[in-house]
Amino acid sequence: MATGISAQLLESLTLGRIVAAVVVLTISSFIVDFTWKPRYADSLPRAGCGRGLLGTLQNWFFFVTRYNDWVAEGYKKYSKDQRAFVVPSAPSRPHEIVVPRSQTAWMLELPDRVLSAKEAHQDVLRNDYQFLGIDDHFPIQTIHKHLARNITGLIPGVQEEVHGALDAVLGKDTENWKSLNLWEVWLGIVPRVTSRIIVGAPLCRNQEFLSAQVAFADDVVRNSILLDLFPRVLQPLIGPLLVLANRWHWRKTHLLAEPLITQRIHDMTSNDPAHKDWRPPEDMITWLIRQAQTEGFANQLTADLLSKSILSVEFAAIHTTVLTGFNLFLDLLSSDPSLNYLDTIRGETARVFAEENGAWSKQSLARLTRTDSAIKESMRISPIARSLTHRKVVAPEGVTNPAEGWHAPYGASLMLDLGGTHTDPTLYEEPERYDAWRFSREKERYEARSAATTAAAAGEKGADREEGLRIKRLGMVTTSPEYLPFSHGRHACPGRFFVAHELKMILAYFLQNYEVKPLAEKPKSMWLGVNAIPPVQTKIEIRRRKGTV
Ligand code: HEM
Repeated sequence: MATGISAQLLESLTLGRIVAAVVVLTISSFIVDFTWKPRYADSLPRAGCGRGLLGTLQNWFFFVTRYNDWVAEGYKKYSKDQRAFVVPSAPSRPHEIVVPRSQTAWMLELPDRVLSAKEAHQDVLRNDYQFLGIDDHFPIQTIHKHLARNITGLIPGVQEEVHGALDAVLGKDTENWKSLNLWEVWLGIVPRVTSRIIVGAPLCRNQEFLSAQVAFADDVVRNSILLDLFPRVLQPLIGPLLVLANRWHWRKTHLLAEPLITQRIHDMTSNDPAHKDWRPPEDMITWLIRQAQTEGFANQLTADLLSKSILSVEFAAIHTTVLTGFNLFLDLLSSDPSLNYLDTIRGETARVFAEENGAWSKQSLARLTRTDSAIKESMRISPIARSLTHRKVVAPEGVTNPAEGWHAPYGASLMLDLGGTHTDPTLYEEPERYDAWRFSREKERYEARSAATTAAAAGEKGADREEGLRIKRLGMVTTSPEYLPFSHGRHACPGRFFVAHELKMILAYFLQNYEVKPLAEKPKSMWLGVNAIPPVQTKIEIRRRKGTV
């Protein structure tokens, strides 16, 4: 009997019926999704293809290719007049309210229980599936609290890793020019250098470990793009399947890092008198254990929890830095050679490096004014995404904007438009031009002026101190409503101080030890939804400088 019913069911399962069932399920899931999404006030102007059923379908269809243009048009039409507007999102996500620059402080100063960065990241990355069940509050707080304050002590190790990584990736052949894929070059450098501050040496040089970190980061990016295409109601079915890859790469990481982590937990938490005067190495593993001690759950620490936490930090660090370094090289190599950008940076880094007897320090890296400006300018003009600042309304009553009076209900999404801000001619002269010294010019003028003037009147000194502070804030790690690659406010990237040191050391070592041929023109990135996809096929030609090996 049962066999008869099964046979009948199987017979009735034609390909046409299966396709029809999938289509009906998908459409009804999108309809359910649609009813869950927050609704925005009619007074808010809209970018995109319009509203209604047809407009919504067009917005979903064109989101991938036209999102960047929609936000750019909205910026010109509304943000310039300090008005908010709504831009369509991926089908499974709520539309976003693009908040004008004048309202940045309002948006970023609201408490996390009203506007949440964590929930916004969760919406984009689906952390609940992708980070295998850990609460990312723990690693994020750890980085906020421990990374910047330990930078001074980390620099010698990072320098050693930068030099080793560049030698390994670029080679030491002083005779022949080599053609290398630029993306692969940065992928060969950044994970190793980043892992130095996370797990220390020698694990940071273990190729199997590094491949697992990169693969995990790739998994997170790929899965979040795929999950975006499915309605929310189907994600609990699809999410666990997609993250099998994440689980596999975590397992590989775990197997390699577990002995180190277990030993460190033991050494730092046991009362063994042998460890009384012992100081653990300063790296992410140590900081995670300290953070757990501060938060009072050190006795629940496991190698599982720490290896997953490590992966979430590697994710935050790897692709962001690889993309930034990759774009920096494109900007520098495609600039007019007569501007001498490369030689100038080479001269500046070589001078300071020699003054410091070949050992970088926090102070000496801070003296690389033009190098800092060249990196900062590249992050201005070559962003890795249209927006990097998103917040989700989590207050049940929603939130009302005091300047324009619009209301964003629970679940609404708010963002700042990095792309529009960075190319606004009222903020940046000739905004489409890569002007490597854009941010150092003023500092150099100020320093020349300060050197020329003697200690003048006391009143002037006060004013000068203020000016000095303003000039200091022109550096690449200072965020503002006008400069957003690291976002702004209390959730601004806590890894940026490390990144600044890392990129300067990489650029210094590269230019002092390698010749590189310029690029005829800058290869273009392609916009896919909110992300700028880099031209990963780009090749560069390099040769080791004679006398450097
Ligand atoms: C050039 C490289 C990097 C860029 C462009 C970048 C950019 C960003 C941005 C835009 C945010 C979002 C802030 C917000 O939501 O307001 C962020 C958050 C974060 N980044 Fe970075 N990042 C970089 C490298 C790193 C590195 C190297 C680390 C760690 C070693 C790191 C750790 C974090 C963490 C933990 C957060 C979460 C902060 C929070 O939610 O409070 N980042 N980053």
